[in-house]
Amino acid sequence: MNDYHALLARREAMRLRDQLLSPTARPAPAAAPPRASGRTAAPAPGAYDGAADRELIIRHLTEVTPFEQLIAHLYDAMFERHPYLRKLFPESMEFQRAHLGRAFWFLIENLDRPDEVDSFCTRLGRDHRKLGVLPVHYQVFEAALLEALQRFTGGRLGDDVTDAWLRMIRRATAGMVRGAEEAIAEPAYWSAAVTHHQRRRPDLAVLRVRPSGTYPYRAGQYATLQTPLLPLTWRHYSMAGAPGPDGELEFHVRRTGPDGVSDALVNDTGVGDTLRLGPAQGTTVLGDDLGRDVLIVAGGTGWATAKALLEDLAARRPPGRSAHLFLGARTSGDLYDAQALARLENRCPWLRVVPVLDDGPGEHRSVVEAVAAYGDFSGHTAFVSGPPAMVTATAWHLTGIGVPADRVHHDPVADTTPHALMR
Ligand SMILES: NC(=O)C1=CN([C@@H]2O[C@H](COP(=O)(O)OP(=O)(O)OC[C@H]3O[C@@H](n4cnc5c(N)ncnc54)[C@H](O)[C@@H]3O)[C@@H](O)[C@H]2O)C=CC1
Repeated sequence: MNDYHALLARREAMRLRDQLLSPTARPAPAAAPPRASGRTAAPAPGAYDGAADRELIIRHLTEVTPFEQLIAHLYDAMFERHPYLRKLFPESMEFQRAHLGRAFWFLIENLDRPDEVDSFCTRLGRDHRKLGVLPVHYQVFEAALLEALQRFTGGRLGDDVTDAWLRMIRRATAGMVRGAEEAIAEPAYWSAAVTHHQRRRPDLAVLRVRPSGTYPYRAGQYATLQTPLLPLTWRHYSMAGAPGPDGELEFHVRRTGPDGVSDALVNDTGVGDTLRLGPAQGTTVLGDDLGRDVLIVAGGTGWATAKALLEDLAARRPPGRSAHLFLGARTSGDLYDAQALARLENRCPWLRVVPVLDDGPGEHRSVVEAVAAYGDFSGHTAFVSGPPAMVTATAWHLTGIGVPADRVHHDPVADTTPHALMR
């Protein structure tokens, strides 16, 4: 029976993918709201020109931002038309809205880099299987987006801009459908038993978990975790280490407020508990070409990503290559993984670690200012992880000194205009 449903889902996915990729595709008639001009959306035929769409969307960004409002309209439209979908989402939509906002920024920023968009979206589609998302939901989403664009702009957004948005979303959903389809043989999520739980600070815990089966990932990637205390709610955390022989994963979790997943993981989780683990995502990985020196800039629990990248680098570094790590923390007491850092430093003579403390001696310098003052990193490949504003400021600085944007790697950031939008 399960095979039958898998087959049906696969057929539906293929049908939808063909429809989405067809240059003359139309939105599902039942779901498509009327457009300002009264016509339904019809992306222009011909090869997809992501760079042109990127430019058009950016030129009209002020009409559709802040995204929080656009996205609020989008979910309103979706739940008004399809109330049953509400139960797929947690009670609070706050995180969901921020997550979608991040995805919008990422797509717009990278629209002229189809490979980047495709790999982001296929991973996202693979990840969304754990939420019970079906191909038909993407059509519903597209219709809701069109309606939101119309509601939010009072129908004043030009058809050319709306079409550019539509093409962008179709490109993304085609990638997501493809990702879900390619992952049909793997679990939608893994059970993961907690094998270690240590509070390193009142608000921070280091956890180790053992997934129920082989869990494929690359150093620098992140995954979503769900605790049985908060069903339907998933949060992202980086695997704080390269894949190891015991198959265990380490996560660094800081509680940012009451009643959330991080709070439950820090305060109400212990050895023997079982979590759910979504598939690995993210493109902040070293890649195969290690032909340049590496700069890693991390802040707070962004250290988790840096730790994984450094372990990977230690295993694969070509002779002669060096790495710099700038690690920002508010106080020396906030350096919660100092022993692991010291071990790495001892083991890796090619690694230079520069801690940057907010309360350090002398005039206060931010991590970004410390990087800027240290030396010339324009020939490096850079990896940045930490608070969104820190990531954006660092990426701005690095592209400003001439590091090409495709050599500045970081996960999508929320709440700030991505630096590359100003390219
Ligand atoms: N837990 C995980 O696996 C991962 C977490 N992250 C993200 O890393 C961040 C870590 O947050 P916390 O540990 O609370 O860090 P934090 O707030 O303690 O700050 C750490 C460092 O970042 C700097 N910083 C903070 N805000 C800044 C700003 N607006 N501009 C410039 N620099 C700033 C601080 O000066 C400090 O040096 C979170 O946003 C989290 O989502 C990123 C990757 C992995």
